[in-house]
Amino acid sequence: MALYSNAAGILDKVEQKRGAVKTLVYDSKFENIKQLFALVCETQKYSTVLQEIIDTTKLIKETKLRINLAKVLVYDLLFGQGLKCGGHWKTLMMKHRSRLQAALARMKVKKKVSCNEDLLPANVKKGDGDQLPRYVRVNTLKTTVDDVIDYMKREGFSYQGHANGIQDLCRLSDKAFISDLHLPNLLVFSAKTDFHDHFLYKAGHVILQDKASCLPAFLLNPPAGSHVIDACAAPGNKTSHLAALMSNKGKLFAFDHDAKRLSTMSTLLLRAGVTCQQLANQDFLKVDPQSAEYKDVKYILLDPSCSGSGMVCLRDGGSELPEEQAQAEAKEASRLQALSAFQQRCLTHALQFPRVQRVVYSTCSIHTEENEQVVAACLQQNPAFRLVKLFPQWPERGLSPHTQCLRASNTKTLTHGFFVAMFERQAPGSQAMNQQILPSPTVVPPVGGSLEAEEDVEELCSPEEEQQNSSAKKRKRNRNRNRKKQKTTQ
Ligand SMILES: C[S@@+](CC[C@H](N)C(=O)[O-])C[C@H]1O[C@@H](n2cnc3c(N)ncnc32)[C@H](O)[C@@H]1O
Repeated sequence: MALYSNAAGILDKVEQKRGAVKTLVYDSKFENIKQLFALVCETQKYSTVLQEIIDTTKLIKETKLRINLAKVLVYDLLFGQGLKCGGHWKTLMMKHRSRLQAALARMKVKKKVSCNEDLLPANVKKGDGDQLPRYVRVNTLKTTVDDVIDYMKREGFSYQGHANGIQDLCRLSDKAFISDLHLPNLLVFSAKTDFHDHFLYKAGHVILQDKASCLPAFLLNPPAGSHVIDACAAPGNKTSHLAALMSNKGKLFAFDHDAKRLSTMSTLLLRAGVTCQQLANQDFLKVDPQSAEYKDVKYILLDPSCSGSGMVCLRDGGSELPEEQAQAEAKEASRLQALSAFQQRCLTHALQFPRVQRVVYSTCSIHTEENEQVVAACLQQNPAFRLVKLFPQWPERGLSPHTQCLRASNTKTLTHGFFVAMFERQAPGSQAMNQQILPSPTVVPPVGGSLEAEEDVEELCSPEEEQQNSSAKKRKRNRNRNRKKQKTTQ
């Protein structure tokens, strides 16, 4: 019973932008996290369908249920487990079952579909987000890949060696696992494998992190002993990855303005054996680049708040009514512009650190406003920097002309939707030439990956309500200018 009220409470908080689904689910301390997460995600996915059924049956008027509780209960009754978690909600809902079932049947007839999934709006991903492979990053601060492989084999898993192609990642049977074809220290299991209660996870030997989210630290690749900033760091998956790449040597300044997320991060970093960090509960935009403390910072990872539109389970359905759809689209457009303005400010701020050589910018968004457009605007404002051509063998690129950047998606890379760009300071007077980071098709780290050598807790957060500070006209002008500039530097 607590399942339903917990799920509804989480949906309320998501709507109030009080956190991301996964964070809220974990924070709920509910005994069966996986079950709760699945119910919240599925209810979100069917939200518009559920709303229509609730409206046509006048369920709220008759039951006085809160809308999100009604959605959760109707979802579980019609599409889920049939309210097997029961209690008084089941008694209440059973009185309305036949009307709800009839409304669903009418909806299917009207839309000429036979299967529930076909009722979903076109922009909602069919299937389950959990169908992506389960990626497990080995935390080299605590163990080695070989030791993890041996441990898993002793538990009855069968190791398949290195993947040769993306298709190998989706063909894994229940107990099979494989080494990833692109990233080192990354093992891939079947979608159904759950490690949240596994010893290796609880002891910080492995980190459950989507493959795309491993890209920023891997590509930045700061050497041991370097000074690095993780600008928007909580809950710290990328911070612990950076620390592992630095072998815990050097200084890792990690900022986050959210005290609660930072405290979660502190616990996770302790568990992961990270010791080179200096955490600060601070707005990154207020960190002074001229401070003596940061004079040796050469690497910055910036993974700011974003819409989270790349996260499979968060893709929302559109409204069925044209006027509601238009309203929702306008709201979404202004939210994206606000986020984009905030992201540009953060990126430009990162580029102000006097000795910074490389800045990696990433989002788990699929929107160009938060990705290529941010990159274009920052390149224009910061001519001392250019884009580095990343990982040529990666199958999905940034949208033209920003093909130096990477994109990721559940179709092409079997990951959540993601974007990564890397900025590099140009030598004074140098020609703008693309430099390449070339990890081998197997798992060798980037060539020249360090400047010295010459080079579900979940990371998603609630989007910032940042003020939009530039007009659409100015943005368009900037975009056009930047396109021209990009053409000349390619
Ligand atoms: C996408 S999450 C970062 C995920 C993290 N990089 C990871 O891999 O675990 C964005 C984070 O930025 C933080 N944030 C947003 N605006 C910020 C600001 N102005 N200064 C510092 N942190 C900020 C949010 O609190 C949130 O924790």
